[in-house]
Amino acid sequence: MTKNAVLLLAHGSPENVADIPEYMKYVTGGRGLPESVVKEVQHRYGLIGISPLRCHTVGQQTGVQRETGVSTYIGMRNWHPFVADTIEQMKQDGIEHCVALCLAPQNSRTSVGLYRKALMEKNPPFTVDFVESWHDHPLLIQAFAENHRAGYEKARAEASHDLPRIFTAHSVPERTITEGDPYEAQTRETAALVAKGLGLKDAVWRFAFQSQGMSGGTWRGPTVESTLEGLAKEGHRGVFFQPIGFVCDHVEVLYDIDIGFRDFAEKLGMKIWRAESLNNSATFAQAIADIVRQRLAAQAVTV
Ligand SMILES: C=CC1=C(C)c2cc3[nH]c(cc4nc(cc5[nH]c(cc1n2)c(C)c5CCC(=O)O)C(CCC(=O)O)=C4C)c(C)c3C=C
Ligand SMILES: [Fe+2]
Ligand SMILES: [Fe+2]
Repeated sequence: MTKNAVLLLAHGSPENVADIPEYMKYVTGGRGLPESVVKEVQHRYGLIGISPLRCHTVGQQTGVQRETGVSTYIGMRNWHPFVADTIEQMKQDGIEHCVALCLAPQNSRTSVGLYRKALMEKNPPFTVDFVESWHDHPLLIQAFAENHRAGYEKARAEASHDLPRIFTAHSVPERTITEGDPYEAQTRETAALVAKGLGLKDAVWRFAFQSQGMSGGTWRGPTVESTLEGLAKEGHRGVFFQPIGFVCDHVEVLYDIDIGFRDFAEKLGMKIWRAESLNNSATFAQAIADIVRQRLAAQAVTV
């Protein structure tokens, strides 16, 4: 019988501020970034404390292994455990085939494309069934909707009135989209499916790109900032956020939304709330498990 595994590929993040300069070299493929950008990222990590990305990713690995009964590994592009080290471990464990899935449901060449490259350029000594995207999987949509509903109910009670909602995804350079990347269509589709699952009318929600890069160039909008300004002009005094491109908490949730957008909104006279990230959601682990089972069943038929 083939020795199968699941390989969860993820961004990766250091836990400590001191490791940020080295981490940024991995993020930019060795190019590095201006000192001012590195300092700003260090400042943001300092404000959130320890980044929980690795901890949540390990929790998700445990959830997928529990749901599938298949050995599950994690490999990061930009920090430990690096993809190369994980491949070595899988080799030692005698893995013959793996389903590789990125912890980024929507496909962009700036995320999934780079994770795939990090894996394939190491010539793994096992066959790889690579999942390109899973942005519309019903259980992923359900997991987002569950967290949205729970968070919105609390926010609605606190605000004592209905709130408009903003679904967000990480921005990418403008040319990534104009050159044909599927990312924008897929992020918008995830948002629309979650809104549909919640029974929301189109008028009560928006989609915006967050976390435009700090090193210049034109990045895809609409920005969250312009969307907040538009809502403030319409007379809204509160907003409910849900990031649908990230599957756990990290600096771009805990700083960009919880601190950056909170402060920006405050200046417009608005208060913000946010849905909890998927983190250890059981429905989320079941979504990945469902994809893994389908892929392994198809593999068994074709072998
Ligand atoms: C789909 C696109 C991207 C996702 C999803 C994404 C997630 C993600 N990013 C960080 C941390 C950083 N990313 C940085 C730069 C950067 N990010 C993307 C795209 C996505 N990131 C691009 C295209 C770039 C530019 C890279 C380059 O070569 O210049 C940085 C550097 C600072 C900055 O420019 O903002 C950091 C830090 C995390 C933690 C994360 C989710 C897990
Ligand atoms: Fe990024
Ligand atoms: Fe970013």
